[in-house]
Amino acid sequence: MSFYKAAAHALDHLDKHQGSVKGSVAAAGVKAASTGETKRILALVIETLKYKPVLLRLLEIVPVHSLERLVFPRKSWPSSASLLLVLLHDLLFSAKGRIEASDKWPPKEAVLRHQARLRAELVRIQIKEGVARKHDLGKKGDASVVRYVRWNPNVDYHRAGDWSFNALLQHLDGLGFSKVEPGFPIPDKSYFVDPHIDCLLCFSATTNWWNSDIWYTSGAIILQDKASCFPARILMEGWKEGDCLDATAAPGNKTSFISALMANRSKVYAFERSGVRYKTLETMLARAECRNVLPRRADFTNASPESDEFARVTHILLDPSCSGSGIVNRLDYLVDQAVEESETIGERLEKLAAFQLQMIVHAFQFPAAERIVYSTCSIHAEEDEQVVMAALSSPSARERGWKLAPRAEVLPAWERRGRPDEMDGVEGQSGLAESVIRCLPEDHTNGFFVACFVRGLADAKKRNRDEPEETDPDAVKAKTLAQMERARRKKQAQKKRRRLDE
Ligand SMILES: C[S@@+](CC[C@H](N)C(=O)[O-])C[C@H]1O[C@@H](n2cnc3c(N)ncnc32)[C@H](O)[C@@H]1O
Repeated sequence: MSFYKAAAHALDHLDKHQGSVKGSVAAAGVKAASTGETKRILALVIETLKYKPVLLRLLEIVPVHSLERLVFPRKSWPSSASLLLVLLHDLLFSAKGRIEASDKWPPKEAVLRHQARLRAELVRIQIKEGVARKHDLGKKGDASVVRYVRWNPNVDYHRAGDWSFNALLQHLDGLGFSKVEPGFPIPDKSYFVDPHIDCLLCFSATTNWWNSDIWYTSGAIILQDKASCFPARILMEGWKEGDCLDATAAPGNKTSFISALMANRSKVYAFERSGVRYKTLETMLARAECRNVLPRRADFTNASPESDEFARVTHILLDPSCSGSGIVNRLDYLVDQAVEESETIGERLEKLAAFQLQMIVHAFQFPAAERIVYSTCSIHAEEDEQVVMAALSSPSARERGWKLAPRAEVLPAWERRGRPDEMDGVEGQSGLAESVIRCLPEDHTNGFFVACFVRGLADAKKRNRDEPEETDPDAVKAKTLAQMERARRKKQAQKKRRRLDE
């Protein structure tokens, strides 16, 4: 399949709202000859989407599809409309300004027959729009989308040369960047130090200075969304000693931040179930020089809490698989409408929530654990507040004394907290929503949720007299599903009571 036809297929796919821009090439079933070819096709798709409105306007004035009906039939595969768009993009907006195919290829011949008129009409549109350069006719990205760069101190501790935070700021100075006060929009060639995570820098989405930069290729900086830094920061608050366990680690962004916050001391057990993702985790940990991390390709729910090797695990991170509904795709603005939610979303959330709860309840069993952070990149209460409430009402939480950490220990300066309608009032408790945090795209982050469970040392010691816990995974799953159902019914009853009271 030709390069242009492959890109047209991906565009057709997106037109039917079947996925993300990045996933469109694979999802459309396009088989590229190499990774480089896939990247080239994706770049053309992205660029064509950027200029799609002006290209469609141009085609209304110069209707190449009607004038060349034999070459661009109404019914074709890929569609003539998409093929025309990618060809016009390359002719009018690509750096080379030409269609890269044989001069004898009929679609190219057909477009070139109209090129003089197309170019003249494009200049007219440009004049009408009052823009100096034709490239200013492209869609602009969402100004609220920004890029975060996290400084990785692990490299500074171990490598020759100066890889300190100050050295990074000097490097940026050398690249012509200015440090400004936190605020949005961020001017071009500027950045600020994030007010909540002090090793995080924030740039406008228009820059990608790190591509091929030694600070990036050597692991001294890591691209990580701000919200995704919160779980490690909250987990390690006040940490002095003890081991840590990351239950769901790949690709390893949070693990590497935990390792950095521990200054590469003690141990971090990093679990990852998937073989492919485990390889990514290993690569990431090596690049980020995380020497205190022990990666393990295994299912966390099969890890025995009573095992001697976990006897010093005081801190646990749970960032399990979730619906990902909070993730803001930086390319989303190029697609006209959001992907419609599938009809089975409710069922999917239910399954995910049961799995998430199972992971928390398993983590509750670790005898020395004092602090457990649970996070998702989901905006659905079913995976967030509702899972936390079900976990709090589980027998393990009650027996072992797990409760939510107060706001003062959970990034208190972050204003957006949990949803009170999902947490408060349950079992007469109030203010619980203040303990957890939420992030939304308007906060210039991905949609995200973080909760922190804590218990005192006295509770941890209580383990010796606890009754034996259920360890069979199927039995635990059945139990957690039943807990969720009980919590859901309780909440429904409360809502009903409240409605009757009103
Ligand atoms: C949301 S991702 C974790 C992202 C990671 N914390 C980071 O910040 O880079 C969830 C990961 O958990 C893994 N996973 C899911 N269930 C697991 C289990 N029971 N045990 C270990 N890993 C699991 C998935 O394969 C996936 O890689």
